[in-house]
Amino acid sequence: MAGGQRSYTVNPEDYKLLEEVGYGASATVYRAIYVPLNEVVAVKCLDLDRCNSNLDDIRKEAQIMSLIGHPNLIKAFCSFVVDHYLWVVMPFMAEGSCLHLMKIAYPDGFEEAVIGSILKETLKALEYLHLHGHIHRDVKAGNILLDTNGVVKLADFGVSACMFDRGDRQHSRNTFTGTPCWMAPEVLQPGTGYDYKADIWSLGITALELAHGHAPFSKYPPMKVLLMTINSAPPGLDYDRDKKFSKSFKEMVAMCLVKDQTKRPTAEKLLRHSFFKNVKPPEISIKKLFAGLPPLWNREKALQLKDAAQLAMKKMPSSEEEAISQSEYKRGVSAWNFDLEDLKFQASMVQDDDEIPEFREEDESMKSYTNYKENLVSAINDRKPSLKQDTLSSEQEGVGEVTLAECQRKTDLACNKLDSDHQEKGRLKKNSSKTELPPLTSDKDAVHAKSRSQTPKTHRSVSGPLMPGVILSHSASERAHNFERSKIENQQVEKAHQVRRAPSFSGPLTLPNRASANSKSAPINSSGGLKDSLDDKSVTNLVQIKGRFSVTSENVDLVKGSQLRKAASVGDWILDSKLMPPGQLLKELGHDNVPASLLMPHLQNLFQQTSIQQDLIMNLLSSLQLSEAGDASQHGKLSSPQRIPENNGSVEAAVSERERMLLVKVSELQARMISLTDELTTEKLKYMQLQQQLNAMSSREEDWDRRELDS
Ligand SMILES: Nc1ncnc2c1ncn2[C@@H]1O[C@H](COP(=O)(O)OP(=O)(O)OP(=O)(O)O)[C@@H](O)[C@H]1O
Repeated sequence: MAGGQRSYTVNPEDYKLLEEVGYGASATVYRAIYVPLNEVVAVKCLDLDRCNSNLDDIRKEAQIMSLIGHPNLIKAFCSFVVDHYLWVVMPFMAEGSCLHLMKIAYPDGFEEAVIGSILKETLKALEYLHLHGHIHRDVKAGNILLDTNGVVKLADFGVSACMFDRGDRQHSRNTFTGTPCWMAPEVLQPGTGYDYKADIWSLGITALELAHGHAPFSKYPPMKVLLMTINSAPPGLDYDRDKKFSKSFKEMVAMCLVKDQTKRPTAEKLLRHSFFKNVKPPEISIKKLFAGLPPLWNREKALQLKDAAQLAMKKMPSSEEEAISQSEYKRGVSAWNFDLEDLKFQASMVQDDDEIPEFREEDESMKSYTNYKENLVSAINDRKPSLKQDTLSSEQEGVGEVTLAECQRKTDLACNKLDSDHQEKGRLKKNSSKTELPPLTSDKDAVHAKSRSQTPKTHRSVSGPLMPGVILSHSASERAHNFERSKIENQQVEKAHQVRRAPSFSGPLTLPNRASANSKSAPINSSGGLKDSLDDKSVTNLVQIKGRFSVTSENVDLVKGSQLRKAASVGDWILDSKLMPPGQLLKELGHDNVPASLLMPHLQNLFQQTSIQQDLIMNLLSSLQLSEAGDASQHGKLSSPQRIPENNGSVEAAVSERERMLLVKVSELQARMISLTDELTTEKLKYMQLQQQLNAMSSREEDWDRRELDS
């Protein structure tokens, strides 16, 4: 593929991967040299095995990126597959993402003039995308990249969608995708459909993120974010708390964060808002942000180490907090059959207060990190000879050096502290089974074990920045030449990878079945690659990942067998076998003519909808029980011992009669639910057939668009 005037080869040997400069849910990004032109580029290595999208989505991302022709959008020069990685070659943005920058140097966010410039450039990108029929669907500070000269570019089309994909040109979609904190209410409600206005909501959230250093609700776990986004008033800039910001900025944010998508302005209209009128050019307002900062790759290393330390220092929850969050999660989990233990653990890690200003704990750790970062930066700048022995150095010219001994020591200290806390409190041990242990325990143990057993040495070994045995296997000689790193670095990188497996409370949904990361989207916690989830039980269950959600074999079994079973968290609601739907559902779903790739997303949808219906039944049941109890006490049936004889005997008899009636009602509702599910399945199958036809039309259109763009 050609990129602009220059052409880039699709031969991996032509790209010399240098330092890691970022990572996301399914990709690691490297600074690299394109050897034939001796040009610095960025190579995004997307792990196809871990990828949070199906191949079609990935192909689409690469395709869209290569067709992009806007100065505020990252364009892909070319892309090709190396082993099970997709390499996407793109311009290197030397200052990384806005989120990266906030984490390293602006933990409380940027000043208004800077935010104005960033948002204006981002809006221009959105305006272009929307005009060309695309929804970005993942607008957030982590996807807004900055170059040293102040250029702003929107990146990551991992979840972007062509609004014409369905061919209906209604500009409305019905799939779940995105990142919870940034997701519009309509996106979070399956079935309501959403359009390009979802990006405007995300832009509003991004504005708050840039203003405060974190997105609203980001201290909460994903399910809570979801519920709060749907049920609470939209977040915004507070007229008292955010005094430093202008009225027009506050108004602009409020316009983006209107729950009714039809009332949100278009990108084009928003660009005409008074807030953007006096915004300075980015080369004036943004460029100055980078003064005195170390190179991006050193910042990235520092952030990974900070994540490791932060993870190790996480406070253990009190038993009461754990109990509260457990019940909170029972509610949330019931709708999607998530891993209760995992979500419960996440919930137990947060202070569940109702205040919107988040991050009290995080602010502290961010402050201590800021001090730590300052030490680190000054150590890097000073390049003290005495530290050289413990210094990471790169083979690459111009690569800075990071002192790791200090970081190692801090991580050790943190682990020791955690150990003593852990012994003292002994709160997490609820289950003896290893798989049921809270993730932090295992992560901590792993980090701890490593920090104990591995002492930094200057000894070098031939290894690369990528995951072992992955792209490195491409060429041993190149590996030796390009990827040589010190053993210490490997240990640290390995440690950082450990950190990526930690749960994340915001950013993309960190559910056990999806490869999600983005701690950098979620300043409250350490990175969350969820590698662990995929490494263990979820991998075996994983059937397909679609957008930001995934289908597991467990889910499929549920649907196939129509064993509409609640997650363990809400009790064992298994249908009586006589209420099972006729074999029709199974037959339809297993129809030979329907390709699995088409079936899976719909099964997923079906499963979600079924689960929601189950929840409705649960709610109905609870309210029935409440009203029964109310009736009973009103009429004194159960509360007064004297009345018991009137009921022909005991309280138990009355209760069991009520139970029986309730169960009958539940059965009726379940039967209704099953027939609705059947109807839904039939509709879905029709829809799939239509979709196939429309996909064919859409690819013709894409070809046409490409030709148009080329010409
Ligand atoms: N062209 C680039 N130049 C410099 N840094 C980059 C570039 N592209 C990405 N990065 C860095 O790498 C990080 C991860 O990249 P990216 O967001 O594309 O990965 P992802 O796996 O698609 O992420 P997500 O979790 O958002 O889906 C970014 O947040 C940014 O800090």
